[in-house]
Amino acid sequence: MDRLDPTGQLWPAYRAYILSLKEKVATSKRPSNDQRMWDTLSSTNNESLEKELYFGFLDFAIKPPSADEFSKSKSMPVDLRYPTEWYASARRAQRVIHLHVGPTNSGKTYNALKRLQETKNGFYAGPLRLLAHEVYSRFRANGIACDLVTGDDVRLDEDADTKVYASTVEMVNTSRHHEVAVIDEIQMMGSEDRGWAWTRAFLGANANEVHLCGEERVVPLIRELCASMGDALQIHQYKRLNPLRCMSRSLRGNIKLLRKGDCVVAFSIMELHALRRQIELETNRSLPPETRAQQADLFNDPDNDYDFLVASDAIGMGLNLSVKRIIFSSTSKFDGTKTVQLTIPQIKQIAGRAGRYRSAHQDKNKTSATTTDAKDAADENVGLVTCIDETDLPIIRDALATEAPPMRKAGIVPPAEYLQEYSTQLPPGIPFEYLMRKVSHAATIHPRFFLCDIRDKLKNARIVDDVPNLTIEQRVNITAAPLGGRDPKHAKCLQALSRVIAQNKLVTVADIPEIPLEVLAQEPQHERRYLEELESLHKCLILYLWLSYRFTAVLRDQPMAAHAKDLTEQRINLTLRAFSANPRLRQRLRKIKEQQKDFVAPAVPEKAEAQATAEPTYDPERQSRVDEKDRDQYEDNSNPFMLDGQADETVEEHFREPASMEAPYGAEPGSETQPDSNSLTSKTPIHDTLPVTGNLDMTRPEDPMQQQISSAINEANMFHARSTNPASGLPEIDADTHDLDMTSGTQTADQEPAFQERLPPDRDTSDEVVIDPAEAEAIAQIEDKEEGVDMSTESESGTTRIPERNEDADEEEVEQPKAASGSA
Ligand SMILES: Nc1ncnc2c1ncn2[C@@H]1O[C@H](COP(=O)(O)OP(=O)(O)OP(=O)(O)O)[C@@H](O)[C@H]1O
Repeated sequence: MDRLDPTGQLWPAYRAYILSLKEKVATSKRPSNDQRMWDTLSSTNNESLEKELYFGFLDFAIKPPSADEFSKSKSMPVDLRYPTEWYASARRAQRVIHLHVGPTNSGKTYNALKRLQETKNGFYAGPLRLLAHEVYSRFRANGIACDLVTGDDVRLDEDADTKVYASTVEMVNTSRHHEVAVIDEIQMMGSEDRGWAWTRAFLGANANEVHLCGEERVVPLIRELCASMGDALQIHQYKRLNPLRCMSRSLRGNIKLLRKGDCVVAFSIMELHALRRQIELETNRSLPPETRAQQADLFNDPDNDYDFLVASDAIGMGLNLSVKRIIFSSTSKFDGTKTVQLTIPQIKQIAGRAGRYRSAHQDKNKTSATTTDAKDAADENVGLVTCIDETDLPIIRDALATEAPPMRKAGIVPPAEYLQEYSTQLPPGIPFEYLMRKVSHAATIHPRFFLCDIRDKLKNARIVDDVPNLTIEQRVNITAAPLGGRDPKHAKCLQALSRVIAQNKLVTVADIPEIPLEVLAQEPQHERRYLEELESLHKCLILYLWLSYRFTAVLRDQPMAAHAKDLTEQRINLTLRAFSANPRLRQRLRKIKEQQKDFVAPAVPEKAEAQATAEPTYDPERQSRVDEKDRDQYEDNSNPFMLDGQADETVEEHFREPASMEAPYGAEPGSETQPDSNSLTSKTPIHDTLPVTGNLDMTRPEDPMQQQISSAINEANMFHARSTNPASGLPEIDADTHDLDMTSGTQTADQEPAFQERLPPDRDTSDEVVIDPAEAEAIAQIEDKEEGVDMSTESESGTTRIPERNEDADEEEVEQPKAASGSA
């Protein structure tokens, strides 16, 4: 502060300015920084008031006041108008863009992947880990060497010449040249949070052929972007392979009307599990604790023992399932701040999972089917769509019959270089959060693009702002780490891991006391507190794994972390089963939903599209006003800023090829990143799909890794206990901060190449299920009243009983001409 105010004169001037703000705003004729500051301060809670005043002072001091200076933007310009120019290699390539468009289940991805399979050189990029995994497994089953690259899981094929990888879209390597690139669900370029990843993959894919698969509404935007990049464009239009129909009736709340092959889609964790349990109770089914990838695969097996699938809405992102009928549990969902109506594209994408032409299981197991055979089968495979409650049916019917408006804008984030450059113009020691906010406010953007939401990044930036000695580049990566939620334990874990990174010291998972591994040593309990502890541990382990792929020199304990994550997922599933064994919970949730119906925000296309019609050009002033009015002062604003994480130039390290000109950080090929694949068993998100079957096996066979973890925990506990004794010779921990001093007895990582720090941010928020506070509150109340859950209601029966076919829910009830076939 002294550095900013060496003469001590700015503070009094700033104080006077703040005190006069109210008056200034009242007399001001046009919106100005005065107004912005006033709005910010008026709505800031005490907690963040100090920070707002501090940031306000930074603005004031960095550019000292002159006449009417507050009415002008004080930001240095950040020119983001030409994202197509950020990817030099792609611009040099002679690209042909193949745009595969059509409704769901029309074979778009199938045909694009066929090209990739032919060339054996390129990548598939999809929205979900599960999809990347599906392609990875399918290719390997077909004898094609393939790597898997997702944010917290990298598996490299033994064949060092592997030229194919399946990844989540955030992990696309734009510096390496390929024959074929396949980018799935391209309409997600319009996603408020993750749109930047699709835009980057599309603009930056360094390939001769780029295959984009998605909805028809992207055509005008892609056409325009291709023209601006000089790429040739070929559009391939598809029709649904089998019909999709909306039924004329819902289940009218009667879960007993479910039939084999049904998939019920829920929109929150508790609803997911309450529904599952209700189905188990009312139809005599129960669930084995399998991983979701196995579950989806098993469900797709025609000879499976599963009858129903209860899934989160993540299945809408292109998951291939053998589902005869999709049943919406609701047509609204909690978006993190409020309950909103599902959009038309969302409803269509979810509904489109019904009546899949051919599932991933069949592909993986190479069940032969000619196109003619398959067409015959398709006639019997009409997809049906309905919902649990009658009130949702008209909404679904209308959505299926409506064309979504064309997409107008693609999401972007400023590349890290912009942050670096901007930071050089500010005095040293300026908080990173302030830097991010300044860059976003200063950005100018082309009308065909919008800045993605950076609330989570700002939150991370704030958490690690006090961690000393982190470079801007390290902060960029850390701010992109998946944290989620507001649990202070996760914030502490992120701080601890960031300190380790800043100190460049090698540590194991058990060395970080903020990763609460101890919970795995406890006997499983069916209590809310225990569940929360498990979920907390799970998030910490995901965080560790995610960071471990970017800071390999320091965080090298991937096998242990992955296995602990696996165990945690099993415990969570067991505990959630107990939680959902409560029919009253579902009833209560339903009531809440009914009450909320009155307050549901109207269905709008993605925010970007709304912006497209409302606001053709970017207005930093307006944007910042919107941002600052939002809740928690910047905590959850739509302040658009996030770094590309040098991503396009730096993913080289995943792969074995030497660094190219465009990957100047070229380190050793990615051997460091290769985890022990045997130990990485569960790579999929927790709450994707939950098949219901007749067997329940809650025990776990003896597990050597579990023993290792227990001994690691014991060791860690011992380590903590002994660390207070300097004479022990073990590394010391600061009693207050838990800072590790690893100088004694541990290997420093100085010699390790830090190349992994340059992996791109990958935050697959798609599979995160947000808990509505109203639901959480209801659940807490019910639990309080009932004090625990009776596990005796669990079905131990090993048999399944298929419910009798019910006339009410029969197929003949299909709504005929009104419901679109999904090919709309
Ligand atoms: N010609 C074909 N022969 C055999 N199987 C096919 C064929 N076309 C598509 N399929 C299978 O049909 C299913 C749906 O195809 P695909 O995933 O390509 O559809 P899509 O249009 O990309 O759907 P979505 O938009 O929902 O992702 C997949 O299981 C795929 O393997």
